[in-house]
Amino acid sequence: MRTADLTKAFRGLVALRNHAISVGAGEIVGIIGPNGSGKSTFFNLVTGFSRPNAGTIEFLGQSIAGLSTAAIVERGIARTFQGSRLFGSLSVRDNVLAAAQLRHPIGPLAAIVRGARYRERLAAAQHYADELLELMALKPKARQPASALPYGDQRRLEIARALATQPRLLLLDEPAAGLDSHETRILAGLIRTIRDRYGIAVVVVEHDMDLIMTLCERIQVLATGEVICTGTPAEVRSNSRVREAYLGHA
Ligand SMILES: Nc1ncnc2c1ncn2[C@@H]1O[C@H](COP(=O)(O)OP(=O)(O)OP(=O)(O)O)[C@@H](O)[C@H]1O
Repeated sequence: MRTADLTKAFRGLVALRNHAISVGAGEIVGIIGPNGSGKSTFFNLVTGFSRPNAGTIEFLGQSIAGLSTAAIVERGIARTFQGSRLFGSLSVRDNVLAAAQLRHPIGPLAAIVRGARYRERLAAAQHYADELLELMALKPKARQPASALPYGDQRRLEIARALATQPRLLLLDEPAAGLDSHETRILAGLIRTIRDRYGIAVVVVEHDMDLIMTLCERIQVLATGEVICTGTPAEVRSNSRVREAYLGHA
């Protein structure tokens, strides 16, 4: 995924200005920045929740700027949100199966006829859902309603739902918010496993610096809508503009 000159303004307020980043296959990249620096705006632009005023977004060599959210999922980009978007009354497993439908819908006719192709696709979706639940340590809770899960489990279920769409790029919006340090360490391991097993590129927006610094190979820092630094964790740590943005002095 690659952005260039990406700009988004809301009634005169420039939330993101001339943004540029390039994320390669299988890379884990972090995006950090103080509140209101444009991190969610960036995710919203890449995933089709809002349209840029200017600039380009390319994914797998094609422009995706301005496409619908559904078209972007179809191209292979999935995201999680800061707040929960689970179907509380559906079972854990059905939450994952419902998400799988977003990318590979089984048409209404196929569902009525229930031919060999329908059964094959359903079996494959169920197999993959079970694999994801196993990976996220949710298999024993597969039949419980999602609303019955403890908070940490719900956050992992949201990642499983995003993975069910079989993305090539996964965007995680504050995945560690509300988790304790033990749960955060487990989460970091899971994100690495996801990358290693499926070769998915991951972009993480997060306020938890420990997670970002230990997990990400590259980090981009935003402040008031502008990129102030992109580099390795060590480069970001020692960058004077980053210190200024966070601490108010260099
Ligand atoms: N839909 C919107 N309408 C008007 N202003 C918006 C909208 N979305 C974002 N903004 C403004 O754009 C700026 C960047 O917001 P954004 O949510 O991208 O920041 P952020 O870095 O994700 O912040 P946080 O860490 O608090 O989630 C802020 O000033 C915000 O108030």
